[in-house]
Amino acid sequence: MQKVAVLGAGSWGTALSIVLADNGHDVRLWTHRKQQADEINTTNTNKRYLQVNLPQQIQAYDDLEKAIDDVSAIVIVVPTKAIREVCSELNEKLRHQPTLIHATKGIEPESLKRVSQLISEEMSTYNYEDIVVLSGPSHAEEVGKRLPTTVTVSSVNEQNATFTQDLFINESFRVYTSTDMVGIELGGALKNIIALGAGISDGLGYGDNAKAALITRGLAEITRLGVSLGASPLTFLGLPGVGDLIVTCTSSHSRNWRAGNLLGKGHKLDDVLEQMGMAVEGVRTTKAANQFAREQQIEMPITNGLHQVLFNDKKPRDVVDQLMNRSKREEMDDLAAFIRTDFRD
Ligand SMILES: NC(=O)C1=CN([C@@H]2O[C@H](COP(=O)(O)OP(=O)(O)OC[C@H]3O[C@@H](n4cnc5c(N)ncnc54)[C@H](OP(=O)(O)O)[C@@H]3O)[C@@H](O)[C@H]2O)C=CC1
Ligand SMILES: O=C(CO)COP(=O)(O)O
Repeated sequence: MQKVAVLGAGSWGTALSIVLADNGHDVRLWTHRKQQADEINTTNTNKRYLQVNLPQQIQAYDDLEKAIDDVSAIVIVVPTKAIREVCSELNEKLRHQPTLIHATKGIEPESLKRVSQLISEEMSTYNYEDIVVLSGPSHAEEVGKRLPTTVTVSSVNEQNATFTQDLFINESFRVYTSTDMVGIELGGALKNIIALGAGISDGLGYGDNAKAALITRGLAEITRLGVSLGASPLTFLGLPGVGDLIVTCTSSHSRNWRAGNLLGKGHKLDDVLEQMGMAVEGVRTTKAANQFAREQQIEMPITNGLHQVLFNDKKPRDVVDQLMNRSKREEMDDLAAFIRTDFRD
C-alpha cells in the first residue's frame, strides 16, 4: 500500500483515484475548491465531473500541504494551462522527494514545451528525466466504471516507470511501459487536434469515410511533428498514438470531439468552451502545433486548417474543400522513410 496524492479533481483525476483506491492505496485527491472536497468526503461523489460512487479510501483535501504530506507518489492531472501554477505551489510546499507522475495531455503555446518539461522547470528538486507520464486511450467515464482500459507509462528513469506501472496496474486497467517519453507525451497531446477535426467533420454530417481519412492523415501529421522532436515513429502506432487517436475521434465521451461537433454545427468557439465547462486541450494544442509546424516547415495541413477555423473565423466547409483540393501526392512518401530509419536503428 502506498500513500498517493492526486492533484486535480476533474474527471481524469477522479477516475485515476478510483484505480489507485481499487489497488488498496491511500488516495488523497486535492482540489482547489473546498466545496468540492466537502462533497467528496461527505457523499463519496464528485457529481460535476464523474457519475459514479467513489471508494471510501479516496479522501479529498483542499489544503495542498496536507494532501502531499508523506506520500510516495504525486499524480498531477490538472489541465496544461494550470500546470505551472500548481507545480510552483507544489514546489514551495514539498519537503521530500516522492515520484512525480503526470497524466495531462497538452503542449504550452509560445514555449512549445511538453508537460514534463513544464513540471521540471517549476520543481527545483526534480530533473526532467525523473518525471513519469501516463497516457493512452482512456476516457475517465469508462475507467470510472472499471471497463477494460490500457495505458502506457514512460520515464527516462526506467525505475520510476516500473514503480508507476505497479502502482496503477490491475485486472481492468492494464499498464505498459515505454522508453519513448517524448513520443508518449506528444501522441497524447496532438491527438486532441485531430479529435476536434473529427468532431467538426461529424457535426457537418460528412460521414465515416471523412473521419477515417482525418484519423489516418492526422496520424501522419502527428508522426511528422513527433519525429522532428525526437520521438520514435513506432510510438505513434501504439496505445498513446493511434490508440488514443481512435478513442478520441470516435467517442462521444471525448471533450475534444464534442467541442468539434458543436463547431461543425455552427456554434462559436467561445460559446462552445463555456458550454463544455471542462478542459478542451486541443484548442491550445492546435495553436502550439501550428506555430511549431510553421517555424520548422513541417507539413500539417489538418492542423493548419483547424487553426484557421478556431482562430481566423474560417468556415469548416471551406477548410475541408481546401484539404480535398490540395495538390496530388504519394500517400506514404516521408512516413515510409521514418519507419525504415527506425527499424534500421
Ligand atoms: N477526462 C479524460 O477522460 C481524460 C483527460 N486527460 C487529460 O487530463 C487533464 C485534465 O483533464 P480533465 O480531468 O478531463 O479536466 P476537467 O476539466 O474534468 O478537470 C480539470 C480539473 O482541474 C482543476 N483545475 C483547473 N485549474 C486549476 C488550478 N489552477 N489549480 C487547481 N486545480 C485546477 C479543475 O478545477 P475547477 O473545477 O475549478 O475547474 C478541475 O477540477 C487534461 O490534460 C486532459 O487532456 C487524459 C486522459 C483522459
Ligand atoms: O485523452 C482522452 C482519452 O484518452 C480524453 O480525451 P478528451 O479530453 O477529448 O475527453
